[in-house]
Amino acid sequence: MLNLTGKNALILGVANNRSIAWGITQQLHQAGANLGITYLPDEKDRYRKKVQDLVSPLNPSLFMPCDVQNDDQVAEMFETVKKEWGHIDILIHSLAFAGKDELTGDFSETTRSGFLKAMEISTYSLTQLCAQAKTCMAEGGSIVTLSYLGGVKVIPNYNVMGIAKSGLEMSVRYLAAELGPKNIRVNAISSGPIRTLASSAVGGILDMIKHVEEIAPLRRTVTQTEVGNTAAFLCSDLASGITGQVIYVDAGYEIMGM
Ligand SMILES: NC(=O)c1ccc[n+]([C@@H]2O[C@H](COP(=O)([O-])OP(=O)(O)OC[C@H]3O[C@@H](n4cnc5c(N)ncnc54)[C@H](O)[C@@H]3O)[C@@H](O)[C@H]2O)c1
Repeated sequence: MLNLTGKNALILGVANNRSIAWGITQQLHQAGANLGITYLPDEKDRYRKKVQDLVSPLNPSLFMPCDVQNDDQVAEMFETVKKEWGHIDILIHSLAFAGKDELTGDFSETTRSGFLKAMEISTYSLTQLCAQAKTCMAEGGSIVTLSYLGGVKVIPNYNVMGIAKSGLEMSVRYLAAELGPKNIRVNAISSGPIRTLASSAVGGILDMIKHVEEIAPLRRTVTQTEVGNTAAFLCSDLASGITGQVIYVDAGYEIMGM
């Protein structure tokens, strides 16, 4: 049985009740994990209260700001985790960003600053977090990130985010190889398209979802809960032999050629 009782799970990426990270949070909670939730702080303070109101019924033992572009904040978050928990068992990286202008039109028009920002937030942040997490996972652990088919195949308008996801999936393999001897597993879930804040920035997302509903073997796209269930599995001892993998949770869309 899937049991995460007593496991400390640090989750980055909850913005609202549509977030994939929220689906994951609920499933980790249901399996008994002790939760640490972060939110993206900003000048207008758009997320803190919203995320706090959403997650408080699950009684997270930690609730912290974390902008992965801010090294001091990342370091402070891990200091808090070490002080309060001693160690981490699970790290969920469910975050990404690219400017709206970069997610429509011609890929060759991607700006240098747009390219670098997307790569920094969406790709480098996993490596950055793993460098800290490995110091808190003396007993081993499981790290899960979120990818998309656009990192492997060309998807209209996904553009720079496809490059970011391609780099993210390769990062998973390098990190898995490095951290495996410490019994730290690193995997990605490649989710089918789901309507969220981040995906609404991708031009034509609704058409993408409609296309998946017509073509995927299950004739639908997936839910946050289904992605959450797979994340809970990957974080559990049931997945103790799995690392360095990209698991598709996409109603089977990835296997189709036509
Ligand atoms: N929604 C989809 O169709 C889909 C499909 C496959 C993969 N994904 C991936 O799932 C992950 C979660 O996205 P989502 O769709 O749930 O959207 P979302 O908007 O709910 O989540 C994105 C999160 O990224 C966070 N974020 C952005 N910049 C950050 C920064 N500098 N520091 C820390 N956090 C930051 C946001 O606060 C937000 O919580 C992303 O990696 C996304 O690419 C989404």
